[in-house]
Amino acid sequence: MTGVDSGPAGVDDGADRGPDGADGGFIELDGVEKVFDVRKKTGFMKRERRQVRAVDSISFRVERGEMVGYIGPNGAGKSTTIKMLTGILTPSAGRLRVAGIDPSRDRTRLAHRIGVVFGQRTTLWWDLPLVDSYRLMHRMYRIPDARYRENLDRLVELLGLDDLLDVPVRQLSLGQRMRGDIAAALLHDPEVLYLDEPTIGLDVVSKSKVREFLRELNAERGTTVLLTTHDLQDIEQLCKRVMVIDHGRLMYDGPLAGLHEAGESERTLVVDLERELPPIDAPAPARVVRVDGPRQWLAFPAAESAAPLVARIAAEYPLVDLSVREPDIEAVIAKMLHSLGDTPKPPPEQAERAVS
Ligand SMILES: Nc1ncnc2c1ncn2[C@@H]1O[C@H](COP(=O)(O)OP(=O)(O)OP(=O)(O)O)[C@@H](O)[C@H]1O
Repeated sequence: MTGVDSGPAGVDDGADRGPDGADGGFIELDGVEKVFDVRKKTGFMKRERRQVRAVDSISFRVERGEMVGYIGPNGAGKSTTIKMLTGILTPSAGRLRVAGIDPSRDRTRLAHRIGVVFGQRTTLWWDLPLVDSYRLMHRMYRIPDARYRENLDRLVELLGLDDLLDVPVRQLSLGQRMRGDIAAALLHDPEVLYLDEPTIGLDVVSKSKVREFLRELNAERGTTVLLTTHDLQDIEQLCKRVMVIDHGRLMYDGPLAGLHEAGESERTLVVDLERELPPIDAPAPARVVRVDGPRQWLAFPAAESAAPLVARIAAEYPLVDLSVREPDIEAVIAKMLHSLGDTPKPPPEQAERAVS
């Protein structure tokens, strides 16, 4: 692949490359809103019109080369934001720019500069061998031949796709298909990659392959990544910065450690001892929360390292095995929102008027 600075896929798309990343951000949102009009049948011949405020006055900037987690509970407005960033949806209000381009006005021009991966859907042709999807993208994006071959070779190697190129997409496992989708999103050298649940349903090995690849992509090519996920380890291993959205509003923007602190979240150290013993005498704030035979569960602050606790237990107890369990992302967010005094609200909809 070529460097991001040389532009995507050698296509002179005429995009405004001037100000992005300079005084403004590479991705910029100012007071962006998205309101959906929804009609609901409420009786015979009676319909009610409602407004759903999916995104509510969101402002943020992402600089070129950043990897940012964009997380929140179900229905928070994450996918709606991503769809506005790709130009699929038009904001109801506010200003939005990606690489200086207004996505909904210049969707085609933007398409040459962004890549999108939806974990739950594929952009590949289901019945065709994997490589045929790539050939179609080669034409669609008008990628020069030499660059296409160079990019394909590199992605095939990095993502371990060599033996899969001639396999019809429908025969690929979920992890193989995901790697195939990521390659498809990157063939045209996009400067920004939107990832919506890229590790959903993958086994541990596939998850770590995908994460490793994304880390390398970001480090080597400076690709800007906006990542939506329900897996806290995706964020932990990939993103220095995380944004939390809830009911369409931005509730937190900062490092993951800060999110843990705000939510006072805890990790769990699961310890197997040689035999059944009384609860381990752990230094506060760590404490035993469960004992079952020789196995004990200790909760400790997620923002702290497990190392001192492990060292102490290893020195004082007959330790056989141990593992650390990460807090559930929903639990972290729920605690953080609670600590901000954000009590659960009804769905973001308001009855506007009834129509017959
Ligand atoms: N096309 C649409 N028409 C009407 N309402 C919509 C539409 N798309 C999304 N919504 C509503 O907007 C809100 C935000 O949805 P969105 O899909 O952006 O959430 P999300 O954070 O991506 O959720 P999830 O984690 O479940 O994917 C929800 O209340 C949803 O029902």
